[in-house]
Amino acid sequence: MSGRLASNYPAWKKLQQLYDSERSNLVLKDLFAQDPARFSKFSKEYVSPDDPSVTFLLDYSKNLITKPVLDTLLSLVKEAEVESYRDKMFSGEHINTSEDRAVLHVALRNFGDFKIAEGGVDEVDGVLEHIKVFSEAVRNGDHKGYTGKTINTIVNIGIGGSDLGPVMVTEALKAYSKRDLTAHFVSNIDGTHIAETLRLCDPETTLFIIASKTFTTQETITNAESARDWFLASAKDKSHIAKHFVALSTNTKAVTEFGIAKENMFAFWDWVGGRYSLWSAIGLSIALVVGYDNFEKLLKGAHGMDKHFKETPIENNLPVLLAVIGIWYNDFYGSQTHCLLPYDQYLHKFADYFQQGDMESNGKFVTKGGQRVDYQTGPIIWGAAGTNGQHSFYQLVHQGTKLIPCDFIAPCTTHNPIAHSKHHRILLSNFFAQPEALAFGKTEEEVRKEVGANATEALVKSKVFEGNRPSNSIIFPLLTPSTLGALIALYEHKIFVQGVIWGINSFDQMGVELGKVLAKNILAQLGKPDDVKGHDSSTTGLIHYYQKYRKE
Ligand SMILES: O=P(O)(O)OC[C@H]1O[C@H](O)[C@H](O)[C@@H](O)[C@@H]1O
Repeated sequence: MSGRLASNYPAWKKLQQLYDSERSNLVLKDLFAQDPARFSKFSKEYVSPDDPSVTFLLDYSKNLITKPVLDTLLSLVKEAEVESYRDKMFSGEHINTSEDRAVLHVALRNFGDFKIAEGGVDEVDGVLEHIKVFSEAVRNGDHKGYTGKTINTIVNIGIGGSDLGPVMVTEALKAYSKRDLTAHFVSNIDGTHIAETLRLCDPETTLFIIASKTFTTQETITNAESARDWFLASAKDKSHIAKHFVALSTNTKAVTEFGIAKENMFAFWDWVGGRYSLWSAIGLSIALVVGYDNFEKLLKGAHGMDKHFKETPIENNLPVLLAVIGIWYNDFYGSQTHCLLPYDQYLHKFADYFQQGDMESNGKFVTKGGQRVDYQTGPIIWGAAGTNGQHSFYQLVHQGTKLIPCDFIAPCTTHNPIAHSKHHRILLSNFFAQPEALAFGKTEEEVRKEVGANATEALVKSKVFEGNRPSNSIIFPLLTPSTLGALIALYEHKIFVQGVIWGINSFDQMGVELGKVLAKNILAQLGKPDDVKGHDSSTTGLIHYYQKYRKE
């Protein structure tokens, strides 16, 4: 976020030299054989500074690194002044320069530790109290619907960060959820999404949570209006809206204009980025589903990671280590993607969540100073919950032509120890086996022994695993709210460190604007073919085809 070109740092040039000269020696099989202590040197246990029960092990030994490589990557961190930019973030400096905003998701989970002088920070506790009181009233049945019935369904209407965070966390913490409260999440403007959801709802017992930082997002406002129409078709009287609609937003004016009373609005501030907002009022659906105490544990777990990130020297700093290892592949090995592979069904939305978290933050081609970068910035993030991916895309990860760094993530203990944890042991055997297979592969010689002398050469070659495919492994005792908080914050800060090194602004999202503007223009032209003006022939042709075949 320095705004300088990363490629001008001396360490960057040294990394290029190291890559050119050492690449052929960076062979995991050899590196492990040469150094029996490799695992202990390249793994670290995280223990929350606030709570020793919040812990995980990060094993980064199966990466194509040596100490000189890692030391040089850490020099890059120093040269890019990551520590100074980190401190600027924590103190509330306006590091989101294009929007002149502070970046303070850490203030949402601070519990008084960091002193931050920015307007709104002193209101965080009040909003948390509002979340607590309201979520408890809904959960214990005190908050009733307009006919006096208890609320048993919530529908969060939001998109992007106002959807993905609550979806990911409520899924991840399902083991802690109130089972008689059903949560739905509507995001897509496609009417199918709200229509299919409303089919599952009863207006007398449903609470709508309209989650939008700006309260101007077309998808969310359109879905919210349709939900309000659907509700009023039964409730008739607009005064009933107060019991069934709440808003999570920074925009009081638009919220009240929509018809939601000020006291039913949960506020937050412009220094909360959309993709960093689950810790704010946007987390109301999380508090409703898992209870306020668990929501607070999530925040505290993240706060522990914030302290670790802020106070730990870079060589032991886990977000920094993940960040620089990622840069090694992204910028020197030419990896285009990074794969997140949680071996925990509860984390099945983790990769979706960090698609926005990472790609909207670091998918930028100009530095903060406006220069075009001459290197790669943010990777494409993708992934799926194990073991499903093994039966679909792992083929390419193991034997394809691309280098795909992977993060494997798993809990030691499951919340669902069915069949005496047989499922979990099988799951974890795969969690251990896949990184091993990726790293060490299977040689031609080993294949020959297996297939016998009669096998064709082609068959032998097709069964070879080259290996040397890197991964991190993260393993923790149990997926608890606080451990989840720490894990999310780990990746958030990784993204921050990478953004600073690349010199980009990780906290704006100008790249989502152009399409919105064009869609608005096109929406006004959809009526008849003669209205379709000012486009290229392809866009015009597509719209004309639609106009020919559409039915109202
Ligand atoms: O919360 P809202 O203001 O409705 O914004 C929802 C989403 O809108 C845009 O697409 C932004 O790029 C996202 O970062 C944001 O999360």
